[in-house]
Amino acid sequence: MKINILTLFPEFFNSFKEHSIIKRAVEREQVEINIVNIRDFAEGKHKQCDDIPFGGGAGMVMKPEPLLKALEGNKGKVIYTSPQGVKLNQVLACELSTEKEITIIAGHYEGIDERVIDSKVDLEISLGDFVLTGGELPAMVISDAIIRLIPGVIKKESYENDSFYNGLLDYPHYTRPAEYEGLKVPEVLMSGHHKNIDEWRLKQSLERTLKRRPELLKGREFSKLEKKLLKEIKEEQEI
Ligand SMILES: NC(=O)c1ccc(NCc2ccccc2N2CCOCC2)nc1
Repeated sequence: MKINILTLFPEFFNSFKEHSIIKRAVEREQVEINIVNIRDFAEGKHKQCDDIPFGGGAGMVMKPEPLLKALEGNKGKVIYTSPQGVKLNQVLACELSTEKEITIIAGHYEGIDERVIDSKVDLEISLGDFVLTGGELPAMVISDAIIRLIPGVIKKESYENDSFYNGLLDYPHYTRPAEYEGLKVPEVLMSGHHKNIDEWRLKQSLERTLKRRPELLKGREFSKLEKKLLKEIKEEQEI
């Protein structure tokens, strides 16, 4: 997969490509990350990329010409990160991880000229209902969520139990020491009894999801085992 990120602050992405799973995916050529400086496509001596808004009001708007020039040629699926977008979630990240090429426009100032969105943007994505100084962090988060799902980037087993992968929140994790300042690790995890361990983990995921994010369970199909565990959870809560 090729991911192009259009930004006014290319250096912002240096460390993103230099760490852990993303770095390894780039080295393995599972993904090519191409950071594009929008200013390279601006005309004139000052290479102006923003200008005052028609209609007045505070702030500046990113000019259409540099962006449209940077978007010339097939750039795959064009994404714009903004508070007006559809919420990012694991299903959307999964869908996007099958694209051959993705171009993400990281907006700045009050946003970009609407004509760029109308003519070139395929999908506007928001991280959630909050305001950030620029679209760079959302571009990084969206890229990270997608890259880790590209087949081969991480072992299948490790994301199969990811939060949201099975539509549930993750179960609790423990590691050595077995006891720390009087705090113990649940016995079942030391039993070596993998069927019991898997069942305990699934029950923990169901319990946490029911307690913290009950809306995630709405409309979800439950296996026979999940139904049994949910019944146990509800009975335990009644006592
Ligand atoms: N929720 C999100 O995904 C998210 C994304 C971007 C973002 N900011 C960059 C931005 C991009 C586009 C339009 C406006 C803006 N903003 C500029 C600063 O002023 C507010 C609006 N903020 C939050």
